[in-house]
Order: sequence, then C-alpha cells, then structure tokens
Amino acid sequence: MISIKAENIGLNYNIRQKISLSPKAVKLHATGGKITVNGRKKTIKALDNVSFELSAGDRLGLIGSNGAGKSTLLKVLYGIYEPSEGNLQVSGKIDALFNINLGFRKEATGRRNIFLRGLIRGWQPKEVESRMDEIIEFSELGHYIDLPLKSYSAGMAARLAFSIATNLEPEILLMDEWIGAGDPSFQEKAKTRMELLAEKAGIMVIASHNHKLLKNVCNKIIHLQEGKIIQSGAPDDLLE
Ligand SMILES: Nc1ncnc2c1ncn2[C@@H]1O[C@H](COP(=O)(O)OP(=O)(O)OP(=O)(O)O)[C@@H](O)[C@H]1O
Repeated sequence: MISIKAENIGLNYNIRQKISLSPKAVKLHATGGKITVNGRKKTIKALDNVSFELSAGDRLGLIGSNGAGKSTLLKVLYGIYEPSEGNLQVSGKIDALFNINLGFRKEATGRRNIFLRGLIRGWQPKEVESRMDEIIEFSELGHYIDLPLKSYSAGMAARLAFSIATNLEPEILLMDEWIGAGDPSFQEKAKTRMELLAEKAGIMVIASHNHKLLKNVCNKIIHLQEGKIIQSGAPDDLLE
C-alpha cells in the first residue's frame, strides 16, 4: 500500500562553524528555522513537530516563505536526512525531482543518463530500453539526447529529469520547484503528465512558491513557517 505517515517529525541541522549571535539580531523576526546556541552546540531547527498522513492519490503542496523548511521536509521524506525526532513511515517506490545533479552524470549523454537512472530505480536494462524512445520523445530534446548533460541548459536538464522521473512510474514523486525551469509549453505538458500520474493513485509532494500551479495540481496544502505547520487544508481554502 502506498502511504506516508509523519508523526512529530523534527530535523536539526548542526552548525560546525563558529557563529556569534548578537542579542539584537536574535530579537528581530528572521526568515528560516530557529537558531539555538547551547554551549558549543549550534543548531538550526528546520522542522519542528511536523505530522501528516498521505495515501494513494494524494498530491500535497508545501508552501511557506524562504527557509520555512519545505526542501528539508522533502529531503527527509526521500531519506537523505534521518529525522532528529519523531517517526516517519514511507511505503512505496519513491523518486525525487529536486536536484538535477542528484543521480545524474554531467559527462554522460542524456541517453546514458536515462539508462543509468532506470537501473538506479531498479528496472532491468531491457525495460529501460523499451521506455527509452517514449522518454526521449516527451523531453523533446531531439539530437541533444546524444550530447553530454553538461551541454544542456537548465531547462533542458529539467525536461530530461522530469521525463525520466515520470516515465519510470514512481509510486511516490517528490518535487521541488521543478516548474521554474521548463518553458510554458513544457510546463503545460508536464501538468497533464502529473495529473495522469496522480490518477494512477500515486502520491506527489511538491514544494513551490507558485500557488497557481499548486492549486491546479494538489488536493492538500501544508503551510510551513519556521519549520512548523501553521496551516493545513484544501487548496481552495489556503491559496489565493
Ligand atoms: N545544509 C544545511 N545546513 C544548515 N542549515 C540548513 C541547511 N539546509 C537548510 N538549512 C536551514 O534550514 C531551514 C529550512 O531551509 P529549507 O531549505 O528547508 O527552506 P525552504 O522552505 O525550502 O526555503 P526556500 O523557499 O528558500 O527554498 C533554513 O533556516 C535554512 O537556513
């Protein structure tokens, strides 16, 4: 069964550099998680007591100002960071689209990257080959597919990453501001593809400042501030 259950999740980043906080700066309202200094131990509390449950078909949008904890929550869900507190249960094959450099090789061609990415996702070489043409066609990269990734623009790399991630049928797809990179025509195609994915009863979690996009795509919204959930509910109630 595809599901995510987060119970009282907390995530602290430990800061190794020497920092000194002026009393004035501490009093000012600042963006980002709470910074604490306890003797020599300095931490940023990026997530604080975050709880929610998602099941098949849910498309969750994460909103909040810069430093609110959206990317950190995605990284915790993906397993890059262990929560410092709380319990997290993730059931389902998970893929993430939040860092083009993650899991991609700059020196390898687009085609080779599709192949490698497929293997990482647990597909047999034959299965990846059978999906290759569809992935390339969706990306509209044409001859560029046989050039190294380092020669792609940011939007071209995003097209490749999105085409691979959504064609390999993840049960859970995590995305961070991916939409910013593609051009309007690709974004339209991407939206249709995401709706299709959602119909297949997967789970999507998207962190974005683009409320219009989230309203179109999501059925649930969580608003984070300083790592805490300050609001959660339906897109119509929480988004302009
Ligand atoms: N690698 C890191 N080391 C230390 N602190 C970090 C690290 N990454 C993020 N933070 C801190 O964690 C908090 C949450 O950051 P995060 O990147 O999750 O915010 P965000 O909501 O995704 O912001 P944005 O909208 O700007 O992308 C911030 O206070 C940030 O300074």
